[in-house]
This record gives sequence, C-alpha cells and structure tokens, in this order.
Amino acid sequence: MKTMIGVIGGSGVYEIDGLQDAVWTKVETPWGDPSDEILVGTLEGVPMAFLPRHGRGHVHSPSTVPYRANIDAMKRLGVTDLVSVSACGSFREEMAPGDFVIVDQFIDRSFARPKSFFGSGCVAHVSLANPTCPRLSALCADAARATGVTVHEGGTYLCMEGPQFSTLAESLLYKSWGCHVIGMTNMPEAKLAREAEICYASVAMVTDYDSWHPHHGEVDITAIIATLGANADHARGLVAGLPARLGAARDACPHGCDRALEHAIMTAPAKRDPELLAKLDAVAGRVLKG
Ligand SMILES: CSC[C@H]1O[C@H](OP(=O)(O)O)[C@H](O)[C@@H]1O
Ligand SMILES: Nc1ncnc2[nH]cnc12
Repeated sequence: MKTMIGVIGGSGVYEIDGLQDAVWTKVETPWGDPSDEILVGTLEGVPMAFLPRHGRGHVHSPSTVPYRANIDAMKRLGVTDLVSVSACGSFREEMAPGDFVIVDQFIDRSFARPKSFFGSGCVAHVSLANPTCPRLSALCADAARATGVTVHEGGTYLCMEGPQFSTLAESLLYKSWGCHVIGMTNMPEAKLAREAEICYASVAMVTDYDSWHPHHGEVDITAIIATLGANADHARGLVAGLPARLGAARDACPHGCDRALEHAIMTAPAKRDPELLAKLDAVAGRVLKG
C-alpha cells in the first residue's frame, strides 16, 4: 500500500510550503463541501493533501467546520495518515506557549456538531479507547523536535464547543480533571478519522494558559495571534519532515486504525438504508463492498 499524508491546518495555518505540482482542488462529498479546496501535491515523492480547517481567510467557526465533509474528502483523495495541527490553551505550567503537545486522549465536551458518518440505516460502533495513532504520533513528535520546538508526548485535549473561551470555573474544572490542553476542533475530527479508517495524529500548539493561571490572567486573542505565527512556522517545519519519516510505501497500521470498521457495523445487510450506504462509499467502501 502507498502512503498519502493529509494535513489539516488549524488557526494560523492556512497554507504549507514546498508541495510540488500543488493544485488547490475542489473535492465534492456526500456530506457537503469541505472547509475549502484542498491543496494536493507531492512532497519528497510522497503524495500530500492540505486542508485549512477554517478555510483560507478563517471563514468557519469551530461549530460550523464541516468535519464530515473534511474527513470524507481526505479519504476520497486516498489519505492514509492524517495530521491535525491545532492551536490550544494549556492547563500545565510546563506546557508553555510555543510548545507542541502530541495529544493522545480527548474529552469531548462539544455538543453542536454531527459526530458520526453512521446512523439510522447503518449503525456502526468503532473503538475509540486510543483515539490517535501511536505510530503516526511518534513520527510527528520526532519531526516536531527536529524543528527545535519543545515537544510533550502524550496529553489529554479537552474539546469545548466555543466559540467563547472557558469561564474561570470551567478552566479550573478541566484542569482538575487532569486535562493538559484545550481547544475547540479536534472532536469530532478524531472520531470521524477513526470511522474512516485513517490513522490520525493531533499536534496541539500551545498559544496560552487558558484562564486558570494566576499570573497570566484571561485568554487574550491578541496574545494568541502573536504566538500563532511562530507556532505556524514550526508546524510547517514538522510537515516538511513527515515524508522522510513515513516513507512512500506503507505497512498496515500495527494499531489497527486502518481496520477500525472490520467488525463495527451492526445493521443487518437486509436492513441497511441504500441512501446512507451510497454516502458511505468512500468512508466505509472497504467493508461494505466485501
Ligand atoms: C484562535 S484561538 C481559538 C481557535 O483556535 C483553535 O482553532 P484550531 O483548533 O483550528 O487551531 C481553537 O480550537 C479555536 O477554534
Ligand atoms: N484557551 C483556549 N481555549 C480554547 N481554544 C483555544 N485555542 C487556543 N487557545 C485556546
């Protein structure tokens, strides 16, 4: 099997450098339009697709990002390994603005977004105990370190609905839960990537200390934007280091991300809704055809 790298760029990351034969490509999906056209090209001989999560010009709010269309489009293009790059607040003194956290767990407190490709007429339950791919995450950590940035491997990302930042009480609550970082977008993205059998890694770039920190006061969007610029440079460096680490040829994921749907579909074949099945052609075609 061949590798295709997907990158979803978050706040501050609206483009990447160095893609050869790069073309902004409109991808149609049964779930509507993705956030924007997708930049498709090749980096060091490995195909790559880049999508700015909020669209160029930052058009979509965390609640209106078309998460299902974005993941379906990546799957349709052939993406096998998807790296999500996001801005986040930190709940830990040692995870300072400018640091990168390779997230490995999530608490999903978002509530106003569709969270599954499946539903009435084709019910599926995938495992999410380990929502990120350890193989891809380790490669991202290595590529991030090579840019000189401080990297923390492992951390729990609290996904809030937004768009307002947390109250002080919420911030203290999430900190008391043991969360490491907070953002507004990695859910349902990670859930949908798992349903689509795509390896997913989340690189969270710290921009602030949310509002719990006694010496840093409230979250301030101006300070966040100032930190976003430097973070985005490191993110682009990380992406540039991925092809050499992943390679053009791909072995099956040792953690099973690319086989997540193997025994997940519960609905009896005779009871499945043909309309929904048609929409699942890219995401679940592998198991539905078989
Ligand atoms: C610019 S601060 C709030 C905004 O930034 C993060 O976006 P993303 O995850 O796409 O990098 C956060 O989730 C909020 O949407
Ligand atoms: N403190 C914060 N809360 C939620 N999303 C964020 N993105 C960047 N900083 C954030």
